[in-house]
This record gives sequence, structure tokens and C-alpha cells, in this order.
Amino acid sequence: MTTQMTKARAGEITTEMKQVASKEEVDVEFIRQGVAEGTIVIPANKNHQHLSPNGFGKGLATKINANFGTSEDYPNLNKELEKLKVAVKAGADAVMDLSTGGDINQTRKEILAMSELPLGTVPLYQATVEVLSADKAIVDLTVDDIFAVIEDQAQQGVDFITVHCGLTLETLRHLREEGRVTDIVSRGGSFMAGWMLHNGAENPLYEYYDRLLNIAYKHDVTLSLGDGLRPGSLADATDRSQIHELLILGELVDKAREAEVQVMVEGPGHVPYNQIETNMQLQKELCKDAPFYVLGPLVTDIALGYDHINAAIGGTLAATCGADFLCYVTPAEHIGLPSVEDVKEGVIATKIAAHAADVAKGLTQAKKKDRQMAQARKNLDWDRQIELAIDPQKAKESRVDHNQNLKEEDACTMCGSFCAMKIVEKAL
Ligand SMILES: C[C@H]1O[C@@H](n2cnc3c(N)ncnc32)[C@H](O)[C@@H]1O
Ligand SMILES: Cc1ncc(COP(=O)(O)O)c(N)n1
Ligand code: MET
Ligand code: SF4
Ligand SMILES: [Zn+2]
Repeated sequence: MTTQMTKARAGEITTEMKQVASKEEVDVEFIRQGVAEGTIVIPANKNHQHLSPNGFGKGLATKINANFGTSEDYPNLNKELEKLKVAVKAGADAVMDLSTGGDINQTRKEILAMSELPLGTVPLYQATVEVLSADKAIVDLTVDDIFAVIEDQAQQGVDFITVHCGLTLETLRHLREEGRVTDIVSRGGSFMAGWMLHNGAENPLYEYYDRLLNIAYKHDVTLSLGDGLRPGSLADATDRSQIHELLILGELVDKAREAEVQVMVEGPGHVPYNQIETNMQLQKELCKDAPFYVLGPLVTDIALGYDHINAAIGGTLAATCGADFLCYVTPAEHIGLPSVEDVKEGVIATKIAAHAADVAKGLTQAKKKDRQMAQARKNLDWDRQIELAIDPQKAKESRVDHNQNLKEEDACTMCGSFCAMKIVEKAL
């Protein structure tokens, strides 16, 4: 019974810390110190076999997460495993199983067996879906039921769990009084609000937070404090309900750290571009530099079909201003369950955002890649360019597609024999 954080505070360097340090090309002591202080988390459940651990937080490369999972209308497990494979191949640093359909336990088991990436879930989904599909009402979901699912998933090896602990009766009062266009768009938040209002009771994940900390400590599950009141539209961004929830999450970060439980914080959402920096600074201050895991942010509400681009625009700025971990958004957001192709597009778009932010932050590893690409481009070395590309497969196919009539072999059909690179190379 111990956590990476307990060990870090005792001065111990774990295997996981070493693995993270080597991936990041930083000193392992830097990782140990970050984990000890809580500015870095290494989600690594003791029961997760074959895990290739990743670090998330201050001073590390920006990481990206891909979501998938069955739904009521698409309960097919194999399709979700295909999405997992595509997400891994495209370069996700973590994945979340957000299944709400079919056999949820089995789906998670197969995901854990298939992938070495840190796995996250939202246990409240399973708890709610199970009670509703047993033809019961949400009031029949007991506090013990919720904790039983959390314990089960922790035993199975889930590395981080989203827990919507900050959605209290008081935050709901703000929501009612101030009013919103899109009320609550968080699924977990809506389940929790439904439960609280039906039962006339406080959020059990808030009220019995110590119980949650006990389970998390036992298996070293990293808590990802959910943003049940994240804005679902630009109009609702940075309002009193969102900030009130964030204040509570800050207090819960303190408590988790006292209990030596690793913790990160989830953030918005739909946020106008000019409010992103403020949102990042507020989180960093109020949550004492806990790693920040953001969904997007989406900088407009109208990008239907292109929300991966929308999220990459917001994500680039967010990560430049301190967000540590970007949750992908796919072209299917606000439309339906993403397809395999959507998953790939989502991962790539988010990776571009993370990389652009890392370059802006001056990360040596990130800057080196652009430099290498620039050199290959200057050298008209097409194989090397393809190799260095964020999506080599697409680059390769696209190069062939667009150059059917190419006469100037080492150039491209854009300029042909008027290739700027070649002209200047000769002239200089
Ligand atoms: C919180 C985020 O989780 C995503 N989300 C929720 N459930 C699933 C699923 N089964 N597959 C993929 N993404 C999902 C939503 O699109 C939202 O952006
Ligand atoms: C970054 C982030 N934010 C939120 C959720 C949970 O989704 P929801 O709150 O809709 O249950 C998530 N999985 N990741
Ligand atoms: C509950 S799934 C929909 C999520 C929504 N697009 C959001 O902004 O968070
Ligand atoms: S509209 Fe679709 S994505 Fe949005 S909350 Fe409802 S079911 Fe989820
Ligand atoms: Zn949305």
C-alpha cells in the first residue's frame, strides 16, 4: 500500500520515474521532485500489468489523450479495440475507455490486455448505466454502489479515474441563479446532478472524498478531478458555476496531496480564445500547479464536423499557457460516436497542437524535430521528410497522389522546374 508520491517524498526513485525520465530526456531527480510536490503525476496502477508509464505535468512534454468506448447504440467491442489500435499507432500518450454500452467490464479488460498506455475511465458511467439498465431509477444507485464500481475498476488496473467531486449543491445553486445557455454538458456531471437532485443529497464523491482517497491510495490510482460544470458553449465560459467548481477542486487537490494520492484537474471546454490564458492561470493558481487536463478548449461553437481543428486551436494556446495534458476532440464531436477514421484525425490534430505548444515553450526535444524537417525540406530529401512527418503514412500517400505528372523528380508539382529550393541552391 503505497503510491509514487509516497515513494517520491521518501526520496525513492521508482522504475516508473526512471522510464518517464528517459522518455522525456530529463534528469530522474527532476521527475522525483515533481511527483513529490504533485506538479507531475505518473498514473500507474499497481494492478496494471504491461504498463509503459507516462508523466504528465510541469516541465514535461505536453501529452494527449484519446477517448473511445462503446455506447448504447454502438455496443460493438471489436470496433472500440480497433479505435484503440489506431490511437496507439497515431501516437496517443493515454487513452480513456468511456464505455456505456454492451459488456463494460469485458471491454475494459480487453483494452487493458491490448495496450500499454495509461488507461483512464469514469466509474460513475458504469455505476449509472448498470442501475438504469436494471430497470431501476437513478435514486436506486447507492453510495456503496458507486464506491464498489470504483474499487472494482481500481482492482482491474485502471490508472486514472475521472471523479466529478466538485459538483456540489452549492455549485448547482450558482448554476440555477446565474443561468446558462447549455447548463451541464459533462456526462458525468449530468449523472451526478441527476442523482443529487433526485436524492436531495450532497455529492457522495465530495462528501466521502476520504473514502475515495483510500481506494486511490491502495492501488495508486491517479485522481482526475472532473469538471462537471465546464462550459458547453462560449456564452457559459468562465461563469460563476465553473469558477466555483474550480475553487472546490483546488481544495480537493490539497487534500489528495496530504493523503499522498496523485491528482490532476480537468478543465474546459468551450472557451473564447481571449479567455483561455485567464482560465489556465486561474487553474494553476487555485490548484497549486496540479497537472491540468483540458478538453479542447474549443474556441467556437460552430465548427461542427471540424471540431478537431477547433480544439487544436484552443489546445495550442492552452498548452502554451500551462495546460499539461490535452484530451482530443474528433471531427465527430457534437455529431455522434467517432469512427475509427475520426479517432485517427483527432489524435493527429491534438498532437500537432501539443507539439506546437512545446516548441513555443522552448522544449529542446520538440524544437529538434522541426529543425530536422526543415533541413530535409531544404535538401529535397523526400524520404526523410516523410519519415519525420507527424503522419508518415498520409505524407507518403499524399506525395504520390499529388505528383502523378512530376517531371522535375526531386521537386514537386507546385513549382516543378521553378523549384525555389533548387533555384536558390544554384544561385548561392
Ligand atoms: C468528454 C468527452 O468525452 C467524449 N466521449 C464520451 N464518450 C465517448 C465515447 N464512447 N467515445 C469517444 N468519445 C467519447 C465526448 O465527445 C466528450 O468530448
Ligand atoms: C478532459 C476531460 N474532461 C472531462 C472528461 C469526462 O467527461 P464528462 O465530464 O463528460 O463525463 C474527460 N474524460 N476528459
Ligand atoms: C457529454 S458528451 C458532449 C461533451 C460536450 N461536447 C462538451 O463540450 O463537453
Ligand atoms: S447531444 Fe449527443 S454528445 Fe451532446 S450530450 Fe447529448 S448525446 Fe451527448
Ligand atoms: Zn461541446
